[in-house]
Amino acid sequence: MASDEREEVPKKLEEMSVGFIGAGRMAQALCRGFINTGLIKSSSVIASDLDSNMLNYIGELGVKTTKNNKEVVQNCDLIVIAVKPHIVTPILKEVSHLVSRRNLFVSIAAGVTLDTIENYLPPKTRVIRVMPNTPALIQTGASVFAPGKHALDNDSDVVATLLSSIGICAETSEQMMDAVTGLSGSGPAYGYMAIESMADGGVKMGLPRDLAVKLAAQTLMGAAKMVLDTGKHPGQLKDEVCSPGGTTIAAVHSLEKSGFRASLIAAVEAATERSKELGRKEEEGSSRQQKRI
Ligand SMILES: NC(=O)C1=CN([C@@H]2O[C@H](COP(=O)(O)OP(=O)(O)OC[C@H]3O[C@@H](n4cnc5c(N)ncnc54)[C@H](O)[C@@H]3O)[C@@H](O)[C@H]2O)C=CC1
Ligand SMILES: O=C(O)[C@@H]1CCC=N1
Repeated sequence: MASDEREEVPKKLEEMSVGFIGAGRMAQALCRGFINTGLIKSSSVIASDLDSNMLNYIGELGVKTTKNNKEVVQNCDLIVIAVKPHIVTPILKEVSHLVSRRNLFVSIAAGVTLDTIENYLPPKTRVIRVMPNTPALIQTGASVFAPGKHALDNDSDVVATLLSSIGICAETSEQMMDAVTGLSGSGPAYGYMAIESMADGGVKMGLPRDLAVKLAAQTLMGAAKMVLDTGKHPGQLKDEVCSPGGTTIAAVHSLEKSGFRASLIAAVEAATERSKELGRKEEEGSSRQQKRI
């Protein structure tokens, strides 16, 4: 342990101070989500970033802001690493000597493995890898987490409580995390593209743009809620919309001819492969680091 072994590991979420290193889009979504649910008080949060604009945005939530990442580690129990994947290891190198048993690290970086993170931190550091998504901002997130070797059961409970407050949350083994990234981490973008394209279709057929966007968004939200609330297979729900000889089956045929399903499967595959690639890059750096130690 780099510093005080005697320091107590905090047990209750409400007693914990929470830090964000990197105060960009995903940190803002999580931070706003956590504060809105009341699980975290803004006065218990510190966020660091190099960019003053980002600090101003997150500061609007009433959290303390700083340009000094070390301040976050020194003052927070739970630290969310929310920088781009290639910045994760430089940050860990920068703060590692300040890490104590008090700190729980939660990384949301795509691809970056628990091994890589643990290698840059003092032995036995508690780490949890999380893949959230931006709808966390409106408490409709989908998050998955995988605990590291030294994470305590209590750490998983704390993270599960936080993530469940901003949407659905599941624990999984780390090997699933790249596929999770390809599906739900990146997935909101596919949904936005679908909404935009359906709205374009409506506009092409004569609808005003604002009505077309609203109808497309509400329709996808309704379809998503039907899947979650009824528990029915999506194929069955699709069949229930298709009247024999009707409009929907004509559209379904058109979608199949243009490879709609294959496109989405390939999209999830491409994002998963990219997540793996990002992880490998950081892992190579981490093995070089280990050889030097
Ligand atoms: N945007 C998304 O939908 C999701 C993003 N993620 C992950 O979250 C992480 C952050 O992504 P975004 O929020 O989208 O990126 P972002 O670019 O909006 O935020 C990253 C922030 O880190 C700051 N930063 C850069 N170098 C820094 C340093 N040395 N010290 C402190 N701050 C520094 C940047 O100024 C920026 O504000 C990434 O690793 C990404 O893989 C995970 C799930 C979803
Ligand atoms: O595009 C990215 O790399 C990040 C990870 C998941 C969503 N956004």
